[in-house]
Amino acid sequence: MLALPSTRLLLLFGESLPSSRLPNVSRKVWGQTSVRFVSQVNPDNGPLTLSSLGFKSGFEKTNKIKADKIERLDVPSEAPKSKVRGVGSNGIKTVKTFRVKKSLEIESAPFSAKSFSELGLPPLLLERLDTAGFTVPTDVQSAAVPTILKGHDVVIQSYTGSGKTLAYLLPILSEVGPLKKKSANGESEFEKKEIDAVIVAPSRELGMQIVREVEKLLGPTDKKVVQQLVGGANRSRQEEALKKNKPAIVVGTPGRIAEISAAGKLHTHSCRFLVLDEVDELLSFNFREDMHRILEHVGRRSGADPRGSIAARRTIMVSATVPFSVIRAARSWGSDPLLVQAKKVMPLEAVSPSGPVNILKPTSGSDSSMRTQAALQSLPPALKHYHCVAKLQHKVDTLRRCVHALDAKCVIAFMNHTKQLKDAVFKLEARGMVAAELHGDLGKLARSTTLKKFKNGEVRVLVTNELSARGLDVAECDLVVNLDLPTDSIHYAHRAGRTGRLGRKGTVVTICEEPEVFVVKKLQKQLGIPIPACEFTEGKLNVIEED
Ligand SMILES: Nc1ncnc2c1ncn2[C@@H]1O[C@H](COP(=O)(O)OP(=O)(O)OP(=O)(O)O)[C@@H](O)[C@H]1O
Repeated sequence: MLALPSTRLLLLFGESLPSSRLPNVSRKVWGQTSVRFVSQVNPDNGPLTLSSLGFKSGFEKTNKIKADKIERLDVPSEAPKSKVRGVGSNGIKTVKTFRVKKSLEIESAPFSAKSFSELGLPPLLLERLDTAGFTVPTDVQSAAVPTILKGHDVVIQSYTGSGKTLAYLLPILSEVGPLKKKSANGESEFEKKEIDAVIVAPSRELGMQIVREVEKLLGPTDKKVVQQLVGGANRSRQEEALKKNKPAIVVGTPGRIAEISAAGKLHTHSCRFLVLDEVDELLSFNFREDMHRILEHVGRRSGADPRGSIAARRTIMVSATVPFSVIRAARSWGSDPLLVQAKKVMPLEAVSPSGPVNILKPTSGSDSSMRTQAALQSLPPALKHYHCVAKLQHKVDTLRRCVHALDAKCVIAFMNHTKQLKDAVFKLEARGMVAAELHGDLGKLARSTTLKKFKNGEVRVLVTNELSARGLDVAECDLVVNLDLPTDSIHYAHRAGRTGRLGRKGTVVTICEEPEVFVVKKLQKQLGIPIPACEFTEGKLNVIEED
């Protein structure tokens, strides 16, 4: 944990306060800056445990059965294929041997497929991918699509901007809606009936972005197969649309999905896919109550008592940052859940708390190569990171010089407080730089207008707060600036990931005061990346050599 501006709030809103006393916490996702921030202070100690969600851990019970089923899996290169180090609940290191019995055929996953046709997708979906301009799958898509199509529960972890959304959408669209595979008798007719897939995202903007990605593939005639259920929008209109259009896929924020479900207007008992996008955020305290309802009411959990003929749902959890708390949760929610990364699929049981996905692990671990690997897995490899020391009153001017020095065209600047954020926009505009603010205090229309202007290049600098840090996909963004420090390495990774998307170049500059430099050093250590000091002189970025 680095800077702890929200620690006091954390104590005030701690576990002892019933979440019913925080009515807006999960309902107004976008508008609850301070409260959302609180839970993010310590996500790894994750307030959301299995028991807090009312589930017993099925892991120990089923461990033997699972181990029996696992055959040849692509375990990380650090570990031999048959032996994987794990840490038992008593903290003692153990060596597990996975028995070879039933093939999961994971080794046949085309990890770097050259085209989508190698992934076992239906012809109509392949056509739509082509029309939408998607020709070559990314590594994480190559690994995830066949794995999910084989029926596995998965945790997808791969760096920001690597295409995780399509990695889970494609297998869903292969089995749900009008683009799905033909059945054994050759029929592919899509009959509107039940909701087959529920996709949950922590913010309205991210939810809408996912809806647009689905719509792109469905095409204009089948647009209504997907329905948004995000907070802030008119609820009764959403309920009417559910009744009228009978969508097969719904995408929404936890509060709104839980609300409509509790009102009996969302029937998800036979749902086949549950996706938790930005799962580490969704498992935070703010969303606890709503996530509890969703996890209980969407489909039938693998391993739960069978409800008649309803098949178990596939649970898909996704994030660039997967702390061990997520691995723990996923192990008991899923049946034989697998961790899917670019070029790697492994059983979750093989992941230890000090394993490569645990970006939150403090720097006490001795294995620096492991840390480096963790950072590389959540941060796009092409990103360049710098920090620049400036006095508080000169920060905005330093930002302006930074933008000019790098000739950045599309910049996202992160700040922690709305008032200072507005001041920064004012100062930038006064200096002739087109800037706009984006935060939860703005109305829905103002937010979407600003975002549109930023995406189409009318706004050069978008000054925003933590709520834009996750998921926001603006391909052209070439510079991210931290005008205020992020709370921890997870927040740094998600903020940084707004640039350098899908292999593009990107720069991240953290502007801090002298006494804050130690925080940057700590981030550098935790993430295993160099964040050298720099200054902006004569219209150039100059790296300062350190002893
Ligand atoms: N195979 C592909 N070919 C071309 N573009 C792609 C492909 N897959 C995804 N994209 C595009 O890449 C961009 C980033 O994808 P996406 O938002 O899914 O990344 P992500 O890994 O979920 O990022 P984050 O962790 O920040 O949410 C999107 O604009 C998406 O449309």
